[in-house]
Amino acid sequence: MSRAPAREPFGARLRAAMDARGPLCVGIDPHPSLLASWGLADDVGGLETFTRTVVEALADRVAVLKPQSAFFERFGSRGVAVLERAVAEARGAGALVITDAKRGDIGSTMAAYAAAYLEKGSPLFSDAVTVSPYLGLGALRPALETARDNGCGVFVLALTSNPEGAEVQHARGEDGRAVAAAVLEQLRAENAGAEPFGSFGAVVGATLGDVPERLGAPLAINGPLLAPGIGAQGAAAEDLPRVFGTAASHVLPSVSRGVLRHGPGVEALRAAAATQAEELARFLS
Ligand SMILES: O=c1ccn([C@@H]2O[C@H](COP(=O)(O)O)[C@@H](O)[C@H]2O)c(=O)[nH]1
Repeated sequence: MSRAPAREPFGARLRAAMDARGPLCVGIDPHPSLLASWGLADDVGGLETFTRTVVEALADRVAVLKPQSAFFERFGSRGVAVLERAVAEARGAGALVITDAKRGDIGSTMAAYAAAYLEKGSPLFSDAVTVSPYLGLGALRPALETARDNGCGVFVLALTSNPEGAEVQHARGEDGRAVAAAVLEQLRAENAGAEPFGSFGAVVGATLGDVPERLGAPLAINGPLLAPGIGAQGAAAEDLPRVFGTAASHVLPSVSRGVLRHGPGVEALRAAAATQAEELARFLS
């Protein structure tokens, strides 16, 4: 017997947040170089101050915050505790939180990752998590099911923003389809019939130019397309129409260093995020 989701699905909550606050996800990536430029020590105290400042500045105004787990994990359990507080505080202030952890494993272990990020009551409970499909799409099933049961979302790596991703993601299987096209097709099936769109998204880099079109990997999956790569990785708002075409209205652009470098002032962070959101919305409408 399938269980009813406990609350509104993630896809519906994300659509409402993007409509109300604009299509912008700001990444919380406390790089050592950013801690230094903010005048903070490269230790747990610096991490905590950096993270609190970003949450205070932006959680009540941007649609989504996306903490990058790696930068918290690097400080061990005390860093993860900072991440736990940030996720809870950002959600409490009204932002949706996608924890960027890129987890992926055999199904039975995937179930434990799903419990960590997508099960209510877990210390890292987030609105959505990023996952890697390279142990097979079927191995992600526990994450999709836990997400559905808890009104959460999952973002699957499809066409990543870094140039190295191509050797795996553009490879063709026996049926001639690119690996990325197979990932997108599976997500399309998971999101079929969902309104306003589904809770299962793809990660598609804003840096890709016409790659999706050339690969024959249609981006219309009736779900959100998380698009990192704007700013520090070289993509700009005006590149989005070329990459996403008619799927533009489903794009959630993600910017980390491009906003964070304006800190440590709260007002400067807010101004940078507002400018980005305005610019991105212009190219996505
Ligand atoms: O394809 C991908 C998937 C994830 N990321 C992550 O997004 C941010 C990008 O940071 P910027 O400072 O805006 O470049 C980072 O956490 C990556 O791990 C990505 O860049 N590309």
